[in-house]
Amino acid sequence: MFEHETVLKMESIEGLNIKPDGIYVDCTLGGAGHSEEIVKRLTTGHLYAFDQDDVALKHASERLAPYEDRVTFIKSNFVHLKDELLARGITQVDGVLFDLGVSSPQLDEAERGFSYNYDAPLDMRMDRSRELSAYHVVNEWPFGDLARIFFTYGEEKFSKQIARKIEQARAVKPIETTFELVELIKDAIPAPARRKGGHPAKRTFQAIRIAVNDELNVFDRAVQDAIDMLAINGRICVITFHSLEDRICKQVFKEKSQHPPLPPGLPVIPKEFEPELKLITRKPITAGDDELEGNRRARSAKLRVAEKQK
Ligand SMILES: C[S@@+](CC[C@H](N)C(=O)[O-])C[C@H]1O[C@@H](n2cnc3c(N)ncnc32)[C@H](O)[C@@H]1O
Repeated sequence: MFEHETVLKMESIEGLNIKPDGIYVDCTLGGAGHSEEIVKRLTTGHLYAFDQDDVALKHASERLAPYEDRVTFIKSNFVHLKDELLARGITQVDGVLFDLGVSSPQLDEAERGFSYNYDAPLDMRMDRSRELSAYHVVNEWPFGDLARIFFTYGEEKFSKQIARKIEQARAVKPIETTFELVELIKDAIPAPARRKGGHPAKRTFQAIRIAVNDELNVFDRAVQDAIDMLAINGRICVITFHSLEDRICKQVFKEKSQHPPLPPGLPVIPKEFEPELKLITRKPITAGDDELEGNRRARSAKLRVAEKQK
């Protein structure tokens, strides 16, 4: 069973403001929870759905089989969204959705190595045809790079101590599994700190996953390309799960929704000075109590929506 509890489902569908004849892009198909809501609302419109994970694509295409004439599945990293769409003759779209991160099945499939709760080989690749895995990062990256990613991608206070432990352990023998890594992390964090702020390996695992999948760089590039592809009045909706992703989204939306410096004394803002985007959400939308009760993952979710106006 491929079960992923879709986060902020109706809020993002409302954010996309779907037109039955519009062209939509779901950059993160996953279990197709959002995609299903999009295709249900289309008549002559079409959905282009991206995922880099074969397992997700297989299950999602089964779920969306009743709507197969309205959806095209694309196995690709969303960083290539512009090229993939242009290759299919699509030059403008009416809405783009990003629901970032990993899906619950990815986390729960022990052998994918995403979770510190299951013992598995170190992997964490969303796209298993790629070479770089958690094993390479943990066993081959220099101390300085490890400490840097644990600090910047994991916001881990004990980044250097953890990197040092890893360096010492792998000098003896390679670190093969998630549980071996968890033990090293626990050893590196002083006992009082280990008891605070959730599982001690949470931040380090997040950092390695971001590095393996180059998540922040691809999102930064893709969000700009997605905005470029939007038609006038087209909408972009982004659901993020940690502050680093949200910061990128907020920054790009902010830059593109501010008008350039205006000549002094203008009574109204001329069309050519209008910014590219209008913010639909000034503050991000978060999950309501009902959703939070049923889905722990929703706790950190933030949805931002913007509309192309120029
Ligand atoms: C949180 S899940 C999406 C869940 C989906 N919205 C639903 O309701 O079922 C994120 C999905 O996006 C995929 N993904 C993450 N980053 C990606 C990227 N850069 N390119 C393509 N797919 C990506 C993951 O493989 C995962 O299946």
